[in-house]
Amino acid sequence: MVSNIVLALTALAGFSSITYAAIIFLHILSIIYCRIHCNKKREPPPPDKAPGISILKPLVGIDPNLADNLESHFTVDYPKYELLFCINDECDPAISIVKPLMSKYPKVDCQLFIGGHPVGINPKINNMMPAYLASKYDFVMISDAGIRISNESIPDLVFHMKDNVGMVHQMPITVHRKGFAALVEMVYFGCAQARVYIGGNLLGFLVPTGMCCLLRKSVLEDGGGIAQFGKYIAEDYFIAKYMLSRGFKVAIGSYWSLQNHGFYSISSHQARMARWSKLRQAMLPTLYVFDPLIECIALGIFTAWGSYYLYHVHPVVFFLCHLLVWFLLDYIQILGVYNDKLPFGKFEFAMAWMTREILTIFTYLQSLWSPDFKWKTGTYKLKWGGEAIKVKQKDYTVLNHLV
Ligand SMILES: CCCCCCCC/C=C\CCCCCCCC(=O)N[C@@H](CO[C@@H]1OC[C@@H](O)[C@H](O)[C@H]1O)[C@H](O)/C=C/CCCCCCCCCCCCC
Ligand SMILES: O=c1ccn([C@@H]2O[C@H](COP(=O)(O)OP(=O)(O)O)[C@@H](O)[C@H]2O)c(=O)[nH]1
Repeated sequence: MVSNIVLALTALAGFSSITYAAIIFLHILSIIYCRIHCNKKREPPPPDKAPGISILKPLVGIDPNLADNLESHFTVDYPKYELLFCINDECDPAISIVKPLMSKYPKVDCQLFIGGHPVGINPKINNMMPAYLASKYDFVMISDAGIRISNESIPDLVFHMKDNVGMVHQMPITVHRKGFAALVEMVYFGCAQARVYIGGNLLGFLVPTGMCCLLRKSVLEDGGGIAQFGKYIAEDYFIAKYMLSRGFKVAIGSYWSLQNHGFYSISSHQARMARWSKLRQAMLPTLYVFDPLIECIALGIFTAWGSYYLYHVHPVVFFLCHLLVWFLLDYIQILGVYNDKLPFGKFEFAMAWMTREILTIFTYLQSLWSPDFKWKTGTYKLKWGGEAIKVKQKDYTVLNHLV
């Protein structure tokens, strides 16, 4: 009995060392790869060679940056595209932002689809359905409401869409906005997310996001179009899996997509992270273990114990050295992501970094706490494997109160 416990503890301590080595490797790999391959600006192809792009823009409600974010899609430097706005409900205030922009830019090939088409639980898919069906090009791009498109984005997506590729996705980061909450978001996307996103994709893991991605419609159509993903909330992950199952590759772009939400706070960031964590755990249950272990504090405590158990290293000394190394690696990582142009100083970074690391503990607990989660006007629950059930739906008129 005692020897079994000793054996189990030794195995657990060994597991902590292996996990630690793997994650530090991932960290260093993503830093190097980011420096070598990312932030590469590509010119748009000449008009006669540019493939047409149908940009789907699913919208719900408005925020103070929505008009700017949408306008960037009207002025983006790409020779051949159509802009398809999608709004689920006729009383959504986003209509009052889209229509004036359509009048301001009459030369842009643009349509507004109101009403959606319910093909499943995922409200983003339902919202995009009419526009997806009407899209005229084989390259369909999804650009979420919070994305401010840059001139580099579409040429980068097109560059990576080789003949054997079915989906190209860009890692999302956030643009510089005022306030501490914005800094915390910037630190999350530029450090913790970048580590797994860049490193994971490089090692061949499927880590996509549907916030800004380019899809090959002809391949989607073979399996029933985007409607087939309506039963999941994490449609991005299942689209990527589908592309692989059809023999097409999923590629990561070498430029970023820029999130520029107008409403942001620590608590909304926290709720979003917990929602994503729930999605990941339902799709890939091993992430119940690895979601916390990929983070600095949980991994540090676990490995401090493991190295004390196996090698008698003082756990406090180990933990403090670990904090310092992780902090420095994260700083180098975010410098690479933002091309050495950080809009904040080292002290601000340290404060935001520490806050974000502490928040991860609460994010994880929050993701375990309740099986339901809210997303815009709906409340959902997930089944094992990632299929979703809708628990509650608020009336769309609530969106008017967000104005
Ligand atoms: C021994 C080492 C093991 C390492 C294990 C790594 C564990 C990974 C832990 C965390 C992963 C963080 C991933 C960051 C990016 C994902 C962000 C995310 O969760 N997005 C989900 C939600 O997106 C929105 O959902 C609604 C949708 O409508 C919107 O359009 C979306 O933007 C998204 O659905 C999930 C995507 C896939 C996540 C897969 C994670 C797999 C991680 C495996 C990484 C393995 C690295 C291996 C290193 C050795
Ligand atoms: O009920 C919904 C919820 C979301 N969306 C759209 O889905 C995209 C992603 O939504 P959000 O930014 O809330 O997702 P997150 O990135 O936080 O997961 C955005 O374009 C939303 O407008 C939608 O069309 N209907």
